[in-house]
Amino acid sequence: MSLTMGGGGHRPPEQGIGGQARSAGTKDLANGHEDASRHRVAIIGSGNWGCVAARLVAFNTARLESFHDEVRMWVYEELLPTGEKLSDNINRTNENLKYLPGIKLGVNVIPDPDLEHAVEQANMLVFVTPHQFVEGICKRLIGRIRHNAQAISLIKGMEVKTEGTWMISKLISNVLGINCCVLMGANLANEIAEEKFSEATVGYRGDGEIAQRWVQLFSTPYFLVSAVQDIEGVELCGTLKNVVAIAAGLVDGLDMGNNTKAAIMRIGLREMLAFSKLLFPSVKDSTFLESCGIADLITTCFGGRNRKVAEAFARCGGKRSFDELEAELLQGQKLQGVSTAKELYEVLGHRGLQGFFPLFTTVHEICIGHLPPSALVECSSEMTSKFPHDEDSAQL
Ligand SMILES: NC(=O)C1=CN([C@@H]2O[C@H](COP(=O)(O)OP(=O)(O)OC[C@H]3O[C@@H](n4cnc5c(N)ncnc54)[C@H](O)[C@@H]3O)[C@@H](O)[C@H]2O)C=CC1
Ligand SMILES: O=C(CO)COP(=O)(O)O
Repeated sequence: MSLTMGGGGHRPPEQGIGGQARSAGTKDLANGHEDASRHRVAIIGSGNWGCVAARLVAFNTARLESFHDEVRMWVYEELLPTGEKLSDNINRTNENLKYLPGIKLGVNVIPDPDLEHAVEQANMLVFVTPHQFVEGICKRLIGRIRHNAQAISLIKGMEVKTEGTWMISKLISNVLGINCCVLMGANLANEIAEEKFSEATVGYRGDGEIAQRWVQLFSTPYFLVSAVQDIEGVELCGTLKNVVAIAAGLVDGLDMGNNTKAAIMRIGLREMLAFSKLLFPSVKDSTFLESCGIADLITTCFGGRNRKVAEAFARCGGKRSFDELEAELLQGQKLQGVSTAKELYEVLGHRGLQGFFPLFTTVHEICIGHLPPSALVECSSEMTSKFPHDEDSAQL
């Protein structure tokens, strides 16, 4: 496979003067008309990855005939230290100073603090918020979206409820009554913002045509997207690797070195695979070899935010909480691994299977302060020996 960028990456259209002129982008202005048959995209979220996703999509909607240029991006409103509203600042500067400073989003990205207004014309909805907010957002959108809307979730996380485990795509689908694909991968947002080559995986069930439309919407010369018919496998890979990344960060904070980290990642990968098949026996092994699987695990365990905060947690011997360190180190960005570890603990507890998932279980107990960070490596040898062999894990 070649990593050639096909011409050195893209530059989004330059910023329009004063912001207001940005109601239609370059292609539509050049054509002098708006075609109602074109797909319209809204981005629900404007954090670190949300802004990069908007930028990728805006590059394509500005050049592809089948899409309307304009990309509405819902902004959860907040005030900057200057007192200016974040959405006004994005509109004025074409950058998100708080979550993605220094990167122009493209003149056809239109920030909108009104959620219902942001989605009202769109038939392609991209969900990309921290997972803890998505259910509330979906409830606000009931009856407010187009009847033919399709969704995709870029959100890595899950919800555990009394009636069972909910992947985020299922939650979106069920609350809004629409089809929802997923896009996951080795995608540290800041690197993609700088147009460094990355791959991603769209997971879908059923209609491959819709999946291909999502692939087309996100693909650029430096962002290579492929689709696999295993939505649960893709989404679980993206969700579960955050817990392994917490473990990797703890290893870094304990200065245990690369071999220990590799061992933890290997054990984590096995637990990811076993847990995925426990929930969805249809999950394919091959999905773990896509960008959403092994590649995302590697990049997050070396360069992600979960890793970073977990390292700081171990360095202070667990004396400061994850919440406190998250606020200090991430300045408003959110971790997903700590809450996912809690959710896994609950699911495994209900099934009496915690003992078969020592890494997932230990990570949660460390995060809540029941075990010290060093417990991770103290029980590593136990993790290696305890883990069921393939034949046994199929029986879990
Ligand atoms: N940042 C990254 O490199 C990547 C992130 N992801 C996933 O994408 C999802 C979104 O992540 P990011 O865009 O990075 O978000 P982020 O970590 O930058 O989170 C901050 C966002 O949450 C919003 N927010 C804060 N309180 C809120 C509330 N009460 N209601 C709604 N929104 C609120 C903020 O306004 C901001 O837009 C997560 O599931 C993450 O795991 C996936 C791949 C890469
Ligand atoms: O999912 C990610 C990269 O693909 C980002 O991981 P973090 O949230 O740990 O930064």
